[in-house]
Amino acid sequence: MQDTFIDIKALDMDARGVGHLPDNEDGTPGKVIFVEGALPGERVSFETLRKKKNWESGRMVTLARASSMRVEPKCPEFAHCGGCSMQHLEPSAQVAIKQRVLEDNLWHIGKVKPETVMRPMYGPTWGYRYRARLSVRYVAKKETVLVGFHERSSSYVADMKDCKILPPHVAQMLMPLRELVRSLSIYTRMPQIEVAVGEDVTALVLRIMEPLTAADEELIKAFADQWNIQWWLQPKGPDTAAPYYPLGKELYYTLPEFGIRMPFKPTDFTQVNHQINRLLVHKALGLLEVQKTDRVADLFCGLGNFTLPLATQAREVVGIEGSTALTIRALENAKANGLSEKTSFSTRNLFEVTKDDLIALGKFDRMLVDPPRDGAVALALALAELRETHPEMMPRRIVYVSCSPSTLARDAGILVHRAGYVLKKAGVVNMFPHTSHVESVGVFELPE
Ligand SMILES: C[S@@+](CC[C@H](N)C(=O)[O-])C[C@H]1O[C@@H](n2cnc3c(N)ncnc32)[C@H](O)[C@@H]1O
Ligand code: SF4
Repeated sequence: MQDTFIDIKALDMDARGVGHLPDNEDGTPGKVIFVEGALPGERVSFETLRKKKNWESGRMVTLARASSMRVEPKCPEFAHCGGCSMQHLEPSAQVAIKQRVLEDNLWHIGKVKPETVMRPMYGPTWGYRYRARLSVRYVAKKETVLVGFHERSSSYVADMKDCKILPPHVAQMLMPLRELVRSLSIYTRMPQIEVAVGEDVTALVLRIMEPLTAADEELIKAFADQWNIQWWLQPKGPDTAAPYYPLGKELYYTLPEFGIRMPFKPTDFTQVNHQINRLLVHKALGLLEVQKTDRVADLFCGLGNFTLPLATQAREVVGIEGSTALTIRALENAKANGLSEKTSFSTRNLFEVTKDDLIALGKFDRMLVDPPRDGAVALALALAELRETHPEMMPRRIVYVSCSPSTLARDAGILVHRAGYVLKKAGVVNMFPHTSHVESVGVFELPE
C-alpha cells in the first residue's frame, strides 16, 4: 500500500505534529492526524497507532520535507524514553511554541490578552532536572533491572543507560544503580528511587516494600561511599522517608540574592532546578513591585521559596500552604533565616478558599500565587466576590506562577472579566527544556 503524506501545521501539547488528511469527496474536512516525531512545516508519512472516528494518532515513518528547526536529538534514548518529547526541535523554537501555547490558552479559554508578552526566562538547557522519580523494574525475561523514566505512552520502564536532562553525576549512576538493585535481596520489592540534588549533597530515596537484610545494608552503604550520595529509606508513604546513610548531611538550596538558605527533604516540593529557581524568584518579586510598607500573601507557599525572599522586602508576609509538613518546614526555614518576625504560616486547603476567608485574613497589598496544575479557581472566584462587597480589600497586584497554561487561562478569565483586574504581562519560563511542560507567569493589576 502507498504511504499517505500529510503537511504538519502545528504541534500539540504532547509535542506531536498535527496535520489533516485531504478533504473527503463530499467536501468535508479530512481527519485530524497527530504524528509523533513530526514538526510544523514538515511533510511526512505516518504509521497509525490509534484510529478514532474524527482523528488518528501515529508515528512518523518518512520525512519528505524537514523543518529548518529540526535538530539531531542529543540523547540516544530520545526515540523511546517518555522523559522528553521535544529534543528534535531547536531549543529556542521549543520556547516559541510554548509561548504560543500560553497565548492561545489565554485567548481561547480565558478570553484575555496580556498587555505585554514578556521575554522568556531561560535557565540551563541540559542537566537541569534536580528532582526526579525513577521507576525500578526487574525484567525477568532479560534477567535485568531497569532504572529510569517510563517509555513513551507506556507503563514500561525505558532502558535508559544515560540521560541528558539529569545532572551528569546522577546520569552516571543509572547503570551502577541497576547493578546495585539487582544485587539486593529485595530487588523485586523496590518500585522507585527518588532523586533530589542539593547544593552539598545528592539524596536518593529508596522505596522499599520489605526490610533490607544486613548484607543489603552493607551494599547500599558501599554505594553511598563510592558515589558520594546520601540514602534515604521510604518503607511506606512519602512521610515515612527518613535519612539512612550517611547521617549528618543536610539537603539545602540557597537564594544568594536574598541571603537565604533553604533546607528541604527530598520528598518535599521544590522547584526543579536551583538556577532557574533563583531567576524565577528574582523575576516574580520584581513583577510584584513590593514596597517596604506592604502586607503580602504567598499562596501555595510550599517551604517558603517566595515567602522568605518577600519578607526581606515587605512589612509582613503571610504564607498559606496545603501540606502540614511543608508549613512546618516553612516555619523552621523562616526561623533559621531570621525572618520569623515578618512571616506567619498556616495550613489551609486553598481549593476551598472563600470570600469570607479572604476577609478574615485581612487586606493584602500584593499576592503571589503558585498553585499546582489544578490552578487557583476558588481564589479567583473569591476575589471576584470580594469585588462586589469589599473592593477596598482586594490586592492591587497579583503575580500568578503557573505550571499549567490552561488553568492559568481559566483563572485569568475570572480575574479579568469578573474580579476587574488587568492582565498586564504574561510570559513563559523555560523551566523544563525538551519536555512539553509549560511554566508561565501572569501579572494582574487593579486599574487606578
Ligand atoms: C507549584 S508548588 C509551589 C510551592 C512553592 N511556591 C515553591 O516555589 O516551592 C504548589 C504548592 O501547592 C501546595 N498545594 C497543593 N494543593 C493545595 C491545596 N489544595 N491548598 C493549598 N496548597 C496546596 C503543594 O503542597 C505545593 O507546595
Ligand atoms: S529524559 Fe533523559 S533519557 Fe529520557 S529522553 Fe530525556 S534526556 Fe534522554
